[in-house]
Amino acid sequence: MTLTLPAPAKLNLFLHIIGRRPDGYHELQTLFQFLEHGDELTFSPTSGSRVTLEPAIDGVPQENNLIMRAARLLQAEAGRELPGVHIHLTKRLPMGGGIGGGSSDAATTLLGLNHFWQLGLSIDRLAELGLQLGADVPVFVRGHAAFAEGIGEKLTPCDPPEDWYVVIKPDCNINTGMIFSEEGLTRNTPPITIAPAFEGDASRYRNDCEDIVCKLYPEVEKSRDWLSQFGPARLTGTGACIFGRFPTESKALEVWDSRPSGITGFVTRGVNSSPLHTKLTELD
Ligand SMILES: C[C@@](CO)(OP(=O)(O)O)[C@H](O)COP(=O)(O)OP(=O)(O)OC[C@H]1O[C@@H](n2ccc(N)nc2=O)[C@H](O)[C@@H]1O
Ligand SMILES: Nc1ncnc2c1ncn2[C@@H]1O[C@H](COP(=O)(O)OP(=O)(O)O)[C@@H](O)[C@H]1O
Repeated sequence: MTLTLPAPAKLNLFLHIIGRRPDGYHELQTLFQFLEHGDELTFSPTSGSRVTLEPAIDGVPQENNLIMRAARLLQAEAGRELPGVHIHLTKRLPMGGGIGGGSSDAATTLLGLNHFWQLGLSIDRLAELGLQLGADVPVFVRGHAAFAEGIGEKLTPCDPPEDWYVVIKPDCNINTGMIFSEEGLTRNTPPITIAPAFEGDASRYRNDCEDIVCKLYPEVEKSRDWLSQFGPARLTGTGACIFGRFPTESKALEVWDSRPSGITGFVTRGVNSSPLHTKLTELD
């Protein structure tokens, strides 16, 4: 049976860098919330035992695509030949935007194929497998907005307000590794504690990558300056996307409609339960 599942985007409502591990990775404290806007994956049975994916993403070799890598991990985990599947990807999320499209595609593949192949793997195991693909994959596997620590694998579920967002994608691609290797990056923000199930306003906290990213990419700074006329505007992840938060859809659309020409992005709602998990629950 054909299975169609969402791969939602995420925002980092704030992102603090509190230190650096001996292996060079940075220790973070960040708040993840999902967005209703996202990619979509369709899994269809095929004869044989191959996994195929279409369309390919320009510049990403098929076997490097996080969707194929997630499928390979599950095949290895099962340790036996599994039925053939064709995966169709509807790509809506801009790449390298800090909104987690690749990580979310990977998580949707892990949960989708676990269901499709009836592997019965637990969410804990799928989150462990996901971490091998990227630091942001576990939160998409677990499916609840969360305060993340470590490199993103220690998760405490949270319930920030489910506001509306204007998300702008400046016309540049930012390499995460390059930002983390910048000399001037703030790496010593004091750790904070937030109450479990935090429901407060995240905009009093900042994104430690934002100043460096705005300095290196004037188009990001320009987007932030324009959006900040209407309220706090912030970078997500290591960029390039900038988001502003609004209490209603109509207010967000009013701001979006007033954008100067040449600005691309979208308006969407923040949600604390992942649309992926909502869809999977409906199938059970
Ligand atoms: C910082 C976040 C916040 O969501 O940024 P975005 O990718 O969303 O922008 C992510 O956790 C990104 O996680 P992940 O997806 O694993 O990053 P990668 O692209 O694999 O990282 C590329 C490189 O950045 C550096 N890196 C990454 C994450 C981290 N916590 N510390 C680091 O120092 C490492 O040098 C790594 O080799
Ligand atoms: N299915 C996929 N979707 C998007 N990017 C992918 C995918 N598979 C591999 N990638 C690679 O991961 C990189 C990061 O993509 P993405 O997760 O969308 O951005 P970010 O981590 O900034 O939110 C891309 O530039 C691309 O090279």
